[in-house]
Amino acid sequence: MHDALQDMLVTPNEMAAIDKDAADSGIDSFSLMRSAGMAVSAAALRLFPTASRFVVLCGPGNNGGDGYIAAEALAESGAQVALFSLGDPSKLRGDGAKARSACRLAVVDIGTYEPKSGDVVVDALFGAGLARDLPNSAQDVVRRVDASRIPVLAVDLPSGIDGRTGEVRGASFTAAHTVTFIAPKSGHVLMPGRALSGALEVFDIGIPARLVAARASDLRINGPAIWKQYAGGLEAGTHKYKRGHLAVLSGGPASTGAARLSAAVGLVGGAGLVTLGSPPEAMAVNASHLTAIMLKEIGSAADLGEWLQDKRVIAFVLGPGFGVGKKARDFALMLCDRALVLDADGMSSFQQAREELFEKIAASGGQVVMTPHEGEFARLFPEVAADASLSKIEKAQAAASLSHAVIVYKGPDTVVAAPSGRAVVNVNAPPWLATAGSGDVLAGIIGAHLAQGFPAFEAAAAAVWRHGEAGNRAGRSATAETLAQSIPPLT
Ligand SMILES: NC(=O)C1=CN([C@@H]2O[C@H](COP(=O)(O)OP(=O)(O)OC[C@H]3O[C@@H](n4cnc5c(N)ncnc54)[C@H](O)[C@@H]3O)[C@@H](O)[C@H]2O)[C@@H](O)CC1
Ligand SMILES: [K+]
Repeated sequence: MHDALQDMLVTPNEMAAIDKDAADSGIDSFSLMRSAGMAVSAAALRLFPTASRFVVLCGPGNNGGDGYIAAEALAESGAQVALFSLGDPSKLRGDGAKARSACRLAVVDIGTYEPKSGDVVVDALFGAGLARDLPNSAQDVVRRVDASRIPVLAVDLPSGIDGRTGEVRGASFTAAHTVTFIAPKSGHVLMPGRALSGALEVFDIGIPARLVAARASDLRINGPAIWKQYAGGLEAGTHKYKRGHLAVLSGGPASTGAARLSAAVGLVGGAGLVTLGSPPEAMAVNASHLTAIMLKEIGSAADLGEWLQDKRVIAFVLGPGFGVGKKARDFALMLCDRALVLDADGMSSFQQAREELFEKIAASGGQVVMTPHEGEFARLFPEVAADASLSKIEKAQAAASLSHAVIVYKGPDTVVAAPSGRAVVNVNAPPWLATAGSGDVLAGIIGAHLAQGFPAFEAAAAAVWRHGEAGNRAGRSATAETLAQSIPPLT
């Protein structure tokens, strides 16, 4: 695939515009549909060699058109095929009508389909054009197929998944495999769409890369291509200050573990030096648990101000176990013009005072990363969280634009978004990554990258990816400690 298209994500609207540009440039749209349908038929034959019958369910638009092409090709290859339509197939238009007339099989109404053991469903009801909840007749079929546990091969998207948001519109098939075209859609990577799509195959139906690149926004699946240009900078002659000094600020004596975890991960993550800044009353407990990490007494804003004179301290992590309140706010506002990971209590402290923070970030030109999970996101960005029309990507982008910070909107489908609108969706995290202390580990990795001089967006994207890999390496019984020991090298 062309480099510019690597890991690209598009929305259904962008895809429709690309489609139109392709047609306007003289490409025959029916030949694109034929490629799509043939790819589906090939996938069905390859993935389900023991199917006793392929049941092709066709909808009223071009997704259905792909289904008619696939059905004809499957029958042509000698497979048993049964063809069902949602709505009257004589009402099909354009390429869909052409595809129907090129298919010799009889078609019957979808309401008559009774799932049988040995069936494989080819779901061509709705794809990128789904604009509202699935009609009741389609929801009924979804339930019948679900109940009978028949495997589903989805064309473009499992019918019922919104291609932009990944949300379920009324009901959705649970696909074993999805064949999509040109590029993955955001609905394939956002939950629950990702889980319901099964294995995703992207088939190139022959739209020129330049047409795709011209319409696509800066939205990608997260992976090493995003940050690799910053990852190779640790040349042989490096020394510890060159690899960057990270500071992590500890909470009081009863809550020091989270910050120590972030600090320990900071070293593993690649910072050359890590210092834990501790209030005086927590110095003893912190000292008794530290070896490679340095300790410095930071009790007041005056102490922090003095520490900030040392420009070799490149990056800060504020939040894990720190405590919610004025001290967190004062510290955060002082740190905005440095590289800062504002996590957990650091963010929650600004629930009633966010404007001051956002203005400071905007004015500072610093590199601030905020890492809200869903609850923290709703506290800091209530109006964005409540807007049901937005996808998770769009929510993260709106929050980044409001706050002027890079937003890591955490979850099984973590989105990293920059104020410019640039965004990545992370797909490598296993479900067991959601364990106590996991967020402290992530904050420490982001801090390590910032200390090494990564820009905030790349620091966050690389950290989210390494955190996901650490989860895969640590396995199902992962704890924050085993995660910290399982972080893979950057390159
Ligand atoms: N992107 C591309 O370049 C290509 C796309 N193709 C196929 O074209 C599909 C998109 O086709 P369409 O735009 O026709 O959209 P769909 O086939 O997904 O939807 C069909 C039509 O149904 C109507 N509709 C939407 N939601 C409905 C609902 N809940 N209940 C009842 N009717 C509803 C809408 O008018 C929509 O246009 C893709 O998913 C893909 O399968 C392929 O033919 C090959 C080329
Ligand atoms: K579909």
